[in-house]
Order: sequence, then structure tokens, then C-alpha cells
Amino acid sequence: MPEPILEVRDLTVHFYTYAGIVKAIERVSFDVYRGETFALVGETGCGKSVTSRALTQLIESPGRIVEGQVLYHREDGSTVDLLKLSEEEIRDVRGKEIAYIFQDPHASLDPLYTVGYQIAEAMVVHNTVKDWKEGFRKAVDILRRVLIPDPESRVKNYPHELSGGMKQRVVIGTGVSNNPKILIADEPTTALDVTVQAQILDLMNKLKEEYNTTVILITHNMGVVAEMADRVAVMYAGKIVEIGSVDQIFKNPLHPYTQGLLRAVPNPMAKIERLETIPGTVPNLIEPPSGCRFHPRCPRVMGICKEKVPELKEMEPGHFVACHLY
Ligand SMILES: Nc1ncnc2c1ncn2[C@@H]1O[C@H](COP(=O)(O)OP(=O)(O)OP(=O)(O)O)[C@@H](O)[C@H]1O
Repeated sequence: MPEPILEVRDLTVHFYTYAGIVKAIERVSFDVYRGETFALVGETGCGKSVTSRALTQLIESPGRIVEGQVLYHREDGSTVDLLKLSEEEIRDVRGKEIAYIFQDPHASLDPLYTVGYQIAEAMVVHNTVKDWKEGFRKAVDILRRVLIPDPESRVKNYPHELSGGMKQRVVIGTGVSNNPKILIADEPTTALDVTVQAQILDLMNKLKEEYNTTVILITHNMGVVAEMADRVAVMYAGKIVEIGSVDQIFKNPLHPYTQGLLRAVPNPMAKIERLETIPGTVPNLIEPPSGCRFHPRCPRVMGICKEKVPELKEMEPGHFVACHLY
């Protein structure tokens, strides 16, 4: 049996805005297993980023409500609910045990400091090195680890002296500097050129193998999922509609939304019929559709879909779907 490192239960995030309450994610539940790459996929605005940020209390808007549980199982056998930790405790978890890589490397690095300083700082702040001197020495090793050529001189560069791909390598290096147990990568390659994207994905796979890090990958790109992930959760309008292994999702997608997503990408593994698009647009999350949130766009909609919210059901071992068809 795979061992969960995270158990997310009924995670809900609402934002109070002038226009109304945005129900960004609603009772989202999933497990992440130790050492796997778990992908969260779905269209823009479906709640991938909110979910990943909520895991470590990174939702900072003043009018937000966060409910549910995020159980984190440490290697020593202890378990904590990350949503219950104090600000100081969760700050220590972030960066040390659970690190983030965000989409835009330009925004993740401070233009005023050298890359060596920024990598060293991540270690000094969390006391994983004894002083700045050790931090700078390790920063060179980290640049080497993320395959930056000539790390001894690059460590003294400012971010503007590096290409986009190199910057994202530095961001990844900062992320892994404290050997985190979980790395949360939110669209880590979206802002980069296609050729550089492949290199960054290769690098992440290599680091994951080397350090047995668990990776949570946020992406809207099913091609990236096929290449990187072990398991996948498909999100639609703030709900998880399907969870399964990459094979289950690509070879036997059950939810009409998952089937639509796969049709939208060239996908040699899928056996499904190819239609061109999913008609319609993503719903407004202030007044989401009743019942199944996908029903207004669903080609197989039935009467019950408008009335009843479908729960996730296990259709084969490890393959869950929330759809009234099943
Ligand atoms: N601070 C906020 N206040 C109000 N609504 C918000 C806030 N942050 C996010 N949302 C809303 O929550 C929903 C989910 O957003 P989220 O960023 O998680 O989507 P996403 O799937 O990650 O999209 P993308 O791929 O574009 O990043 C969206 O409707 C978004 O507008």
C-alpha cells in the first residue's frame, strides 16, 4: 500500500469580495503519496493555485475563509494538520519541509540581491546552515546541482544577468536548498520557451529521483502531466471531478470533462474519440451551477446533474470519479 505524506480533507476556500462570495474551491479531498509526482490539472480559474497555496496557509487575502484539514505525515511517524499551525510554525514548514516553485521566475527572485545571496538566505533563515559563509558555499553546490554552468562565477550574478531558463533553475535550486520533503511546482515552465521547458522538466525529474522528493505539480498542460506525473487529480470549477493514475486517466478517462480535456491535446496514449473542444465557458464561482458544476457544458447531462452534487466514487482501485453517469 502506498503511504500518504499528505491527506487533504474537505479543503474549502471562499473569498469575500464586493461582487459576492467567490467559492474558489469546495470540499476538495485527495491523498498525496510519499515519493510520487501528483498533478493537479484543469482549465484556468478552476482552483489549482488556490488549492496548492491553501495547503500551507499561503492564502493571504483579507476576506478569505479556509476550512478542512491538511494532514501532513512526517517521516518520524508524527502527523500535523497544517491548517492548525501557528504563523511561525507554518513559516518554518514552508521552505524547509514544503517548498514552492512559482510560474514566473522573474517575480520569484529579488533583483537587488545576487543569486548566491538568495539561495544562501533560504538556508540561513531556516537554520539549515550554521552561518552565511556555509550558505554561500552550499549555494555554489546547489547551482551545480541544478546544472548551471560555471557556478562559482554565476553565484555572484544578479537575476538580470541570467536567462529565463537559468533564473528558473535558480528558483528551483532555492526551493530544494533545504531538501524539502514536498515540492509544490505551480506551472513551473509556463513562462519559459518550449526548449527550455523540457530542460526544466528533466531537471525536476532528476532532482526528484535523487532526493525522493514528493512533487505536487500544478499545470493546465496534459502533455506535461503525461511526462511527469504518477497520479492526477482533475479539477473543474473548484471541485475535483476525477482522480487516478496517469494510465487510468489517459487510457480510461471517465468524467466527460476529463475526456474533453484530453481531446484538446495531442495524446497518443488516449483511446478516446477526439472531439474538437469542450463547448461553453468556465462558470462564475460566485453563483456556480447547481448540482454538478459541469452540467451546463456536459455533453451527457441528465436531469439529476442539475440537482445533486456528485461525490467521488471509486470505480476501479485508485480511480475515482464524481459523475452521475456512474
Ligand atoms: N484573492 C482572491 N480574491 C477573489 N477571488 C480569488 C482570489 N484568488 C483567487 N480567486 C478566484 O479563485 C478561483 C480559482 O483561482 P486559481 O488561481 O486557483 O485558479 P487556477 O486554476 O490556478 O488558474 P490559473 O491556471 O489561471 O492559475 C478563480 O475564480 C479566481 O478568480
